[in-house]
Amino acid sequence: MAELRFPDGFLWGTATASYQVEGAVREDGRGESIWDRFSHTPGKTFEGQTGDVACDHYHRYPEDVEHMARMGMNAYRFSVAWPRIFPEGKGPVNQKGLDFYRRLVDALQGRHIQPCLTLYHWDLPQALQEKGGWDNRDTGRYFAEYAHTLYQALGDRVPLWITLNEPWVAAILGHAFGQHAPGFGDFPLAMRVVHHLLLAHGWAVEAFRHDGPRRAQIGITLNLSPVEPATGKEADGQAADLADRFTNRLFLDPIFRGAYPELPDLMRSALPQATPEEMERISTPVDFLGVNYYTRQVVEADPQGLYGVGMVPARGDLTEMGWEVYPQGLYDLLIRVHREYHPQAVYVTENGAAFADEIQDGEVDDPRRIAYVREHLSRAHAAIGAGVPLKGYFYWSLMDNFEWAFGYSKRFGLLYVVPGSLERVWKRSARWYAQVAQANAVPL
Ligand SMILES: OC[C@@H]1[C@@H](O)[C@H](O)[C@@H](O)c2[nH]c(CCc3ccccc3)c[n+]21
Repeated sequence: MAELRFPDGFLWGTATASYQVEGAVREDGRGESIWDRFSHTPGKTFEGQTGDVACDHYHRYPEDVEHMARMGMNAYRFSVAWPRIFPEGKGPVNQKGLDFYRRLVDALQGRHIQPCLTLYHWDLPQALQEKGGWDNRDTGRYFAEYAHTLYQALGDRVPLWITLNEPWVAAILGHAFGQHAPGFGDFPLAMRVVHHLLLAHGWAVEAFRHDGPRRAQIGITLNLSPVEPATGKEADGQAADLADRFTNRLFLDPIFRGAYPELPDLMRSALPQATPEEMERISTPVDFLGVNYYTRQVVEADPQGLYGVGMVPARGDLTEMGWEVYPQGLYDLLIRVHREYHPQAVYVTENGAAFADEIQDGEVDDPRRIAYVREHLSRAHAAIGAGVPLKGYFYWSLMDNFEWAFGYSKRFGLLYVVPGSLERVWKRSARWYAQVAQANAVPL
């Protein structure tokens, strides 16, 4: 039977994030995060839904690890909730919070599943937000101390470390568009946050190099998407180039080239004046780049748009998020990043889709998700063939979970989570993905 074989040792995993799956928001000394505050603020999330209980992963993680093992996963990407380790963001360590992640890592190792630990997936301790949050440079220092604490506690058992998940989203959706916590609509603030998040990343990598675990590797995860002009018109091409600078290159360039990309004056002037040593720190070499890919962006010149850029509404095969299913974009993106930024290694740290999954007689038949993953894996395979050092793929997400402002209304999981009981039910895509992982090959 025709199949696409992946390199030996390729990582097959799924991804989750602390606030989206754990629940137990007041348990064992956990402090409040900005997402607790935001989700409990009326009008911010779908039907006022919150992560208070989520998937109750905090208590059900043994069962969830068992599901991963039965799927034949050899890796699992999760994030640590900073407020479990430091309820006030800094100060004395909350041992019970650390113990949860020690138990989780133990359970994963017991099933030969490699942990991939994200230090920050948006759940900043609320106590730090009250001191300015990411607008305050001190937050980056506390982040490095938090990172150092985890390196010491888990370093010899966690091979892959990610400093930040999608700093663009944390900065722009959280501080310019107000759709994410902490919910500000202040563009100059958002650009200061861009720089402070990058400094935090640099301090955490420096701490890792200085006395982190020897054999482990550290990187950062960026949300990246190819930007294409709506037409061949010059103005549309310029709009696409600007959108690419503001979304993809805003982080790729500082991290891999030590300098921000050229930006329009208004945007540029909102960025703090970065000193050479700050750009040196930000571009401290990483061992890998994590790529979160979901779809492409199509843009056009639009005088009414932000900086004259208009997003062309996606058409054709759309997911429940309204995102175009565009597998070719994964290939194009991986090739571009490889050729222009030369990361030592690349992981697809997120790729997945929400569809209108329905459970019938205990079964969830999700052919569109199987097609989505098969098509994206075939492009990932082609990218490897073209020389991209792609080492692994993490499907977003292991299970249906709290999809930020959309609450539980969007289901990305391979496991269907039954409302109320929170029972996990394998979707057909879970069985399909299990075959891929066990064969280390995609059936065509
Ligand atoms: O939306 C699905 C997932 C989230 O559940 C993850 O927490 C987050 O890392 C993540 N990033 C993206 C792509 C960038 C994006 C984020 C938020 C909203 C729109 C696009 C999609 N996703």
